[in-house]
Amino acid sequence: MQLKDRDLFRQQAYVAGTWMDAEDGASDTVTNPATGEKIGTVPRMGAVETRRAIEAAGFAMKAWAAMPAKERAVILRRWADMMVAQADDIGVLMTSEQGKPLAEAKGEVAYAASFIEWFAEQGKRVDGDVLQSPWRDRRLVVLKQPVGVCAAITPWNFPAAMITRKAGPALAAGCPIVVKPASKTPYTALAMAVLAERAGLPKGLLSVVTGNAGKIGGEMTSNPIVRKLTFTGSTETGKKLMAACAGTVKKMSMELGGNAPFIVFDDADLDAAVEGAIASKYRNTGQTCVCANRLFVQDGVYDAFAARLAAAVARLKVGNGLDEGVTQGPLIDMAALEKVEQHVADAVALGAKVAIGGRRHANGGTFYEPTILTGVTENMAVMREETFGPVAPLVRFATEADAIRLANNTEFGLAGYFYSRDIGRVWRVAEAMETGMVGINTGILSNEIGPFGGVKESGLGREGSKYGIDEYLETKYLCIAGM
Ligand SMILES: NC(=O)C1=CN([C@@H]2O[C@H](COP(=O)(O)OP(=O)(O)OC[C@H]3O[C@@H](n4cnc5c(N)ncnc54)[C@H](OP(=O)(O)O)[C@@H]3O)[C@@H](O)[C@H]2O)C=CC1
Ligand SMILES: O=C(O)CCCC(=O)O
Repeated sequence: MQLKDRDLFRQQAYVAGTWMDAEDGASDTVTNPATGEKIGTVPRMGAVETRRAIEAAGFAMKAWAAMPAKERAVILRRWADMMVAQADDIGVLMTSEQGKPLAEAKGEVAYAASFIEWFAEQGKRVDGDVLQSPWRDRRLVVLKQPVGVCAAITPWNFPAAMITRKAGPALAAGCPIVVKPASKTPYTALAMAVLAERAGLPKGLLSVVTGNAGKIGGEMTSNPIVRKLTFTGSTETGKKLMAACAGTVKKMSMELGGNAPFIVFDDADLDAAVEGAIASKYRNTGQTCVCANRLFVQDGVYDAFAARLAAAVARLKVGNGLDEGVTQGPLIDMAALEKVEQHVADAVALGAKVAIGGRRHANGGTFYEPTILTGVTENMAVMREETFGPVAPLVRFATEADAIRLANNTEFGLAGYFYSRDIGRVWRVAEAMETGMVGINTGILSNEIGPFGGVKESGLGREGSKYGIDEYLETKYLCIAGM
């Protein structure tokens, strides 16, 4: 890896303000999904190291929570600025371990920094309240206080932004945070910890514990010092974590799987819809929880949309994300590749047609050709499960009511998208969609200002935005008598 600042590449974890190996010296290997080559190792830590991080966080919290938000913001802002300044190197680290094209990786670093910058400011606006009292001699006051020590478990598809979207509001609200990054992408997380340290974040407020998910997660969910667990990942793992947190009744935020509908109505601007579908479906090689998973296209424009989408997909360039011009990196691992293959095989066996792609890419490894399936019907696995790969299944529909029924026919409810130029339809469909977020005439909706999160089995709580900091605050009511 060509880094200008080699110090950003750390093969030790950052626990309680110290860079360290696992107690027992165990380590895990991290590989580059584009080449299969070993990048390095990280400590395989477990409950003992996690407990150390949690206890240090509990100790560090006192002074941090007492510090004026304005002073916390200075440190956080410095951290965000350092991320932006080091976007080239963090981008290279991220592409090497995650596979996404370098331009996307650098874009994610800026996106990640934006959450720190935003919440540094939002922290200054955490205000309490004085309520109208029903009694002459008492005053009713509301305080907003930091929830306490937070723990975060994050996925490999956004190795930087899913950490800062949690660490930003936690730290701004006055809480320390212990992070377990995904085992496949620890180096981005550790590089950000290097920058947090350089920015002057006091020891113990941020730990990055690498290693055994079950053991680290087990300690995070059972340790009573942890008052809040925040998770992004699969619905299956999220449910297990929710059950595990019940024992100590922790506050929780869950950002789980999606099955995003993407609807193109007859009255859509087709060029815009194709552009949006490419952005939404093929971003990060289809590996985002808000990626369009099911594309519903109305009868009148189905054939034209399919043809234009296929022409745009043919222009995508698959390869190593570090190579110039590449827009589609590899899938994260063999299991992900096999899941995509199974979804395509199942659809074809049930009558779908491959319009383009539909097989492993000639590069080998975990590369898969950007794919479009036509003639897709509701009984296929691509309709029910999150494919998490570069496959666009196109379903034909007749009426607006059909589109809404099809879109909502899932237990998930994260993002949904639709294209229409009829203002009445825009309101009707937006209100009818059972999702936490709706992109209207756009395939991209993520930023630090909009509230990100889902309904149904896609999760609990909102990240980013002016609402996101509430997830890290408790409301305390004071009833003051003797006036
Ligand atoms: N909502 C989203 O953004 C994401 C959705 N997914 C979906 O999930 C599928 C599987 O991906 P996968 O990476 O396995 O997702 P997981 O939900 O298993 O992984 C996400 C994070 O949870 C950790 N984890 C896994 N099991 C446990 C556990 N028992 N206790 C504590 N932490 C745990 C992982 O650790 P470790 O890396 O060490 O295993 C990782 O840090 C994908 O194909 C996709 O459909 C995946 C990632 C993100
Ligand atoms: O896929 C995810 O894990 C959510 C991040 C995507 C985004 O912020 O747009």
